[in-house]
Amino acid sequence: MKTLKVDSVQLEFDGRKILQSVYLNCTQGEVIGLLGRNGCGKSSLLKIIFGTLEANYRYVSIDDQFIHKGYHNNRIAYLPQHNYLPAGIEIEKLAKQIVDPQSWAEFTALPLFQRNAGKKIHELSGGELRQLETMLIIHSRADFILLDEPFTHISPIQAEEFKPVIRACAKRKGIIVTDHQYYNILEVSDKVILLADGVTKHINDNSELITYGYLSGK
Ligand SMILES: Nc1ncnc2c1ncn2[C@@H]1O[C@H](COP(=O)(O)OP(=O)(O)OP(=O)(O)O)[C@@H](O)[C@H]1O
Repeated sequence: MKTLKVDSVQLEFDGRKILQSVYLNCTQGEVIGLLGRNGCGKSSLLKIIFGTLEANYRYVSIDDQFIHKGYHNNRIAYLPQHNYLPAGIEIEKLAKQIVDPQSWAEFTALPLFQRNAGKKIHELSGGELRQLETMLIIHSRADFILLDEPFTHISPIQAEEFKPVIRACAKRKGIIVTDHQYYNILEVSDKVILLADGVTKHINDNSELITYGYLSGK
């Protein structure tokens, strides 16, 4: 089992400190839930791990080997917060490019794929597109998966169907997931990390989410 380590991340925008002491570990087989208020730096952190945002300082490694760009060699895959798939392409064609051949049977068995295989991306609803984007990333070749707001735009019933897929995927991959639907994050995650004031706080008891001012407690 490989371990992704993220240590000592520092990020500033225009002299404003966003991240200053960020530390987390994710081993294949684990789902790490990342929570935090709007603008605290969750998306920035995922981009830094993936390699598309330069930090002022960061140490990212897999099995203690320093990783400069997580996206090289399919080591890390990333679901961005906003839609990323090209509109005019047929879903089955796109899936063949992204999905790991070993996960093809599992992916094509998904009702979401079976209903839409012959359609083009722009023919999907916002929620269907979000689910497809997430499923493609989850079934990609990468050992580690970063998901930025996969539950946003997903109806409650579909979120329920979706959580077991994330859990099943975590049997062979490490997953870091963030979303404002914190109850889904609490349910799907093995460990929860709160990002507040630029620092990661490892949450052992959900009441700490109130103590640290993430939940109101009312
Ligand atoms: N390219 C940029 N230039 C300047 N400031 C930026 C840039 N990108 C993000 N920021 C700022 O950095 C902070 C962190 O942004 P980020 O998108 O990482 O937060 P977030 O926790 O993902 O927020 P949300 O939950 O609202 O999506 C915010 O205050 C944002 O305004």
